[in-house]
Amino acid sequence: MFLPSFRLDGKRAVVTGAGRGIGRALAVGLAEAGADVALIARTREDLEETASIIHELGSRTLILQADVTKRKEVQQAVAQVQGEWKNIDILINNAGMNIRSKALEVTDEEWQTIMDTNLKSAFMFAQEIGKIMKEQPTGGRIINISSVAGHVALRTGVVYASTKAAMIQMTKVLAMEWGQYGINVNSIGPWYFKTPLTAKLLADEDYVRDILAVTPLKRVGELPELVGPVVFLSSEAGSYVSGQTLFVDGGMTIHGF
Ligand SMILES: NC(=O)C1=CN([C@@H]2O[C@H](COP(=O)(O)OP(=O)(O)OC[C@H]3O[C@@H](n4cnc5c(N)ncnc54)[C@H](O)[C@@H]3O)[C@@H](O)[C@H]2O)C=CC1
Ligand SMILES: C[C@H](O)[C@@H]1OC(=O)[C@H](O)[C@@H]1O
Repeated sequence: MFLPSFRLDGKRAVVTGAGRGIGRALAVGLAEAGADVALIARTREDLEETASIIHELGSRTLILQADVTKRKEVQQAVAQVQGEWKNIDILINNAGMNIRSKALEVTDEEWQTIMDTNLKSAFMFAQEIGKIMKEQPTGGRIINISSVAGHVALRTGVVYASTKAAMIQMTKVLAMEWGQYGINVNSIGPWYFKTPLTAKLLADEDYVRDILAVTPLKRVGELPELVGPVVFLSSEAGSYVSGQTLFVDGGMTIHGF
């Protein structure tokens, strides 16, 4: 038999930023594939909405209200998941934000907020959950949500781009260090998908025209198109993929002239 399983039945996943946008789509998609999902964000109401969608699918959830930039809150959230579920099989480092300042206008506070939310949080969750996966005979899967901005130069902010490029490199080093424990570490690099983070920009016709001009598939992505690659990397089907970044970008990162 050559077709491996894409199912996640019996798996326990943690998704950061699961209250809306890509995080909610990924959490629901993992549940549709059979996983139970621990949902992390700061706004309980958003998490409860994601959880109610997942409960209709028959999967279990844990709701963990936490600020992912704070080590103590990361540790408390992970301890709660481990206490309830023992195993953690999948970590999706999705939480992120952007302040689209031009380089000369970036303030120290903006730098710190973007770095802490996008990069430090991913590393802290990788550390806290990597410790658990290391002791599991089944290891685990870590998927970092980077961006095309970590690979090509965008006009949407140098600090954000730096965090996304760093995530790609962090993915490689963690994959190398933790492969011996059966932990696969990969990244996903999305181009534009309509979410609260990008809704304003994607409402601007001129901006969308600029996006499509460098996108071979001539459209922005639909959220299920991001869920598929993440379920692949989380499942048996992705068992020999590690240290990689899969750009889900309509071909944008290869657009030349
Ligand atoms: N939407 C897009 O077109 C693209 C998004 N991405 C990345 O995908 C990820 C998700 O983006 P979207 O869903 O579009 O954003 P979003 O703004 O819709 O959702 C971000 C999520 O992160 C959570 N979050 C932010 N700061 C947090 C904190 N300190 N503690 C806990 N939770 C926090 C928010 O509550 C929210 O649930 C981000 O890492 C973003 O950089 C990458 C490329 C394109
Ligand atoms: C594609 C980028 O990750 C995304 O686009 C935006 O406008 C956001 O600020 C991010 O840069």
